[in-house]
Amino acid sequence: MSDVLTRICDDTRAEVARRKAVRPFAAVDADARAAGPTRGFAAALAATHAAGRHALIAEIKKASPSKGLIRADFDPPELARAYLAGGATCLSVLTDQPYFQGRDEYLLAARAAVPLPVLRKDFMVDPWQIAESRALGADCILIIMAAVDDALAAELAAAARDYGMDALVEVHDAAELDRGLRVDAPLIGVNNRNLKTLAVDLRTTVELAPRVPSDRLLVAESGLNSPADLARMTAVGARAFLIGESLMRQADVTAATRAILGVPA
Ligand SMILES: O=P(O)(O)OC[C@@H](O)[C@@H](O)c1c[nH]c2ccccc12
Repeated sequence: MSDVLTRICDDTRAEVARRKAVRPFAAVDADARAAGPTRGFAAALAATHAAGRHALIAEIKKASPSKGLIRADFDPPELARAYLAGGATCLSVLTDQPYFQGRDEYLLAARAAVPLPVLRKDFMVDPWQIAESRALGADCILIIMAAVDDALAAELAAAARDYGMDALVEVHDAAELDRGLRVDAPLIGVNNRNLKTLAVDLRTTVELAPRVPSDRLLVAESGLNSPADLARMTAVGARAFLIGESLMRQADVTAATRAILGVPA
């Protein structure tokens, strides 16, 4: 039986093939180039960190393969505004439909509601998707090293740069980190969740953080539930945090965001 990540990527390749058939690269590339300016995703995180505040990438996520439905009352523009009011620096929006109940429209609507830079959180397996992401307005894309080989990772990162987007290079172990550091991208994310087994362990970031050079901005991802978790990640060198579920489960998202960031209400 194949692991979760392999299944998601196989399904994504099939979905991309369907989309390409109706929208060839030249068309999506033209839309990407006609999209407005990017908002500077990595620069915003670096500026928040430099100002001495926790740099949060707040995630808009309705469901996940490990948890099923996370939030029934799901209004992306309202959530985007709640995250902004709570002190988030950037947004992450899931657009994968089969596994995360995401939609491309959620990214469009969330980004239109706030001035924050937005990560398109999806499974990038083809440079065509990078053009599509920019056409949707994305300011940053995700490159999951466990899902791509070195050549594809480099190609995805180059495409992102070409459109003025940043790339978040996601790793889960030392071998992926070594490969990820050879990709020309400003952000390295250590995912505390193993995408093959879905198990979460914050020691993943603790162990890998010392190997991330200071010219990359380290993002601690997944399983962060409390100010103490952020302190633990900061102590080992994380300069930004990607948080979804623990905020999505709260009725008052602004208050929950302020609370985890330690911002007074
Ligand atoms: O909801 P959490 O545990 O706070 O995690 C957010 C984010 O890190 C997680 O959604 C994520 C990290 N990398 C991914 C890759 C694909 C899908 C999802 C993810």
